[in-house]
Amino acid sequence: MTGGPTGESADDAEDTAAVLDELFAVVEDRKETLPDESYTASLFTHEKGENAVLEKLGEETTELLLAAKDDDREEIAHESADIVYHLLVLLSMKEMDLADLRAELRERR
Ligand SMILES: N=c1c2ncn([C@@H]3O[C@H](COP(=O)(O)OP(=O)(O)OP(=O)(O)O)[C@@H](O)[C@H]3O)c2ncn1[C@@H]1O[C@H](COP(=O)(O)O)[C@@H](O)[C@H]1O
Repeated sequence: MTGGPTGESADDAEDTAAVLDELFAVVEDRKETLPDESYTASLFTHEKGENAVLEKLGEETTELLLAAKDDDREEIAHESADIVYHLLVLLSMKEMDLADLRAELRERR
């Protein structure tokens, strides 16, 4: 375990990557199998599902800014997670995936 520039260990970084990969795989699975009770599936099937995702991203970004202003770390984590989830749904809606995000981030290093 080596400490990275963010103070995260290599194990933590791998764990974060695994969590994102797993969540994206779940999103892709819901898109394909469309289970009735799935919130994710409802975003793919509803006529205005994409609008709903975009609205959520807007709302959650505002909530994140307010949480940051209030130094509310729990709320910052909660809103960040909501944003990441809806961002992954949006990538999937656009037939994109985490490789696109990785490529863009790597180019900036
Ligand atoms: N990560 C999420 C996730 N984040 C948010 N949401 C849903 O998004 C909807 C709207 O989120 P909101 O932030 O508005 O809801 P909220 O947290 O009550 O509102 P605020 O506190 O932010 O104001 C809610 O119904 C949440 O349940 C999510 N729904 C699903 N997932 C993941 O997707 C998986 C599959 O879920 P289903 O598609 O429902 O099977 C789950 O196991 C989770 O891992």
